Amino acid sequence: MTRSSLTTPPPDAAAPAVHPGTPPAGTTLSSHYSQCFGCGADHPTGLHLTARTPDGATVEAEFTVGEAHQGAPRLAHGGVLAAAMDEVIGMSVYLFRKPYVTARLETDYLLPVPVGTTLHLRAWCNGIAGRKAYLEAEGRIGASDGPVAVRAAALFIEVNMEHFAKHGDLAAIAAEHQDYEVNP
Ligand SMILES: CCCCCCCC/C=C\CCCCCCCC(=O)SCCNC(=O)CCNC(=O)[C@H](O)C(C)(C)COP(=O)(O)OP(=O)(O)OC[C@H]1O[C@@H](n2cnc3c(N)ncnc32)[C@H](O)[C@@H]1OP(=O)(O)O
Repeated sequence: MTRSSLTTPPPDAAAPAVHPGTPPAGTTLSSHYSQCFGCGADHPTGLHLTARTPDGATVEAEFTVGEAHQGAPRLAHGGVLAAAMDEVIGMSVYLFRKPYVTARLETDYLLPVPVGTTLHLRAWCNGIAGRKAYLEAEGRIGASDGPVAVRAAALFIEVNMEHFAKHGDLAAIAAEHQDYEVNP
């Protein structure tokens, strides 16, 4: 992965602390919002990612590129692929059961991804330093050991619930996300 210093953990970054609420290995992760472009089942043209954690520390998901996701004819749009990376990384940082948002997302596009391709996504955390989480993801074509088409590195920043209340609609998310502690 080609990455900048902004998405590289500093030497004193800590390994992510295991949270008692982290889902156990093998858990399928529920969507955090039904209208989410990344994981919402009700989004008409979204990515419809369904994810699981194989080990309580990383997240895996599949994304099949559809007609609505094209850039060049019959090829996935790069921004859509970046959205898939953002989503799976967001799901992986939520394993720590704290609210984070994307501050920076860097993406390497290694192979074109035709419509109909299933990308096998995987995301994990490389370290935590204060409010900053340093994360990484990859998307492989056709199988979990297939050729890597996309890689991403990200900096996510921990926020508080006021972030969603002030700028968005906290109640709408909380209404669907019963396991989320709105007043931790
Ligand atoms: C009921 C609610 C439930 C919620 C959770 C539900 C569960 C979720 C489950 C699963 C989710 C999966 C799906 C997720 C989807 C993917 C996530 C997205 O796409 S999120 C949307 C896009 N992102 C934004 O909209 C952020 C917009 N930006 C901001 O709001 C602010 O800029 C924010 C919060 C990122 C930082 O603002 P500041 O005021 O809090 O903090 P400052 O001081 O500016 O930054 C803190 C540190 O970070 C560095 N920093 C900030 N932005 C940076 C950047 N772009 N690059 C490098 N460093 C940056 C700064 O330099 C500073 O560093 P120094 O402490 O001084 O060392």
